[in-house]
Amino acid sequence: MIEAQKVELIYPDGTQAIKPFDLTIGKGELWYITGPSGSGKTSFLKMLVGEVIPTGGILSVLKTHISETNGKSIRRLRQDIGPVFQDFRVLEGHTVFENIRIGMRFLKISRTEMNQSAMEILGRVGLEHKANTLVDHLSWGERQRVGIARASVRKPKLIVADEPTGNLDHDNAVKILDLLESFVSSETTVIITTHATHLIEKPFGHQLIHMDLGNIKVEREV
Ligand SMILES: Nc1ncnc2c1ncn2[C@@H]1O[C@H](COP(=O)(O)OP(=O)(O)OP(=O)(O)O)[C@@H](O)[C@H]1O
Repeated sequence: MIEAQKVELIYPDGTQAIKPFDLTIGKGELWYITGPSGSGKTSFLKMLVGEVIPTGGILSVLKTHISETNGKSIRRLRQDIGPVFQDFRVLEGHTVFENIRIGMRFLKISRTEMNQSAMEILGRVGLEHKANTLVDHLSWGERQRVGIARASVRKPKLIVADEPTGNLDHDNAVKILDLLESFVSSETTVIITTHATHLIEKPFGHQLIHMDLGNIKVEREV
């Protein structure tokens, strides 16, 4: 699902955010990416969704080549990716339900099916009872759940979550990671970045990348 050969990223100001790396990530896998601030975690995820383009090497995500000349295919690729942001990017002034519906705007399904899927996903993230609440009135952890529901409602092949546990206490952070992990399936790969290595000291079930100053090192392959 993701193939990288000698991929690197140098920003226009000369900062080498990612040093050349090779990597293969398969279907239905769970990957964690850890590393200190500034080590390149966000830049790595941005490359996967084509928000920044590698300046060297070959990167293919869901068979789409991430390159400057491939804008149209990259826009199509994003319909198969569910991004979860640290700051949730919920739409203030709209209800929880409306925020989920926004994640479905590209789907070619009927209104009834959309409403059903939206309610289903809200049940899965434990927010069914808040469907008609304005997101402005939600707690931090609840907002993150809305972000996860919106990212996963269209059953993406890839979910990428950038520091989804930022600003959450330990118990809520663990719950959010468990929830994200629950979306791993034979069809869906989940990639999560986090500073919080103590939250992922589980011995099995996931692969781990450690980043340091742009170096990508696979620490564990299951
Ligand atoms: N648009 C940009 N232009 C130039 N340099 C950038 C840009 N975005 C990020 N960088 C630099 O690239 C490096 C990697 O940044 P990145 O945000 O990917 O790290 P990170 O590991 O996600 O950090 P954090 O955990 O603090 O979010 C840093 O040195 C950063 O200053």
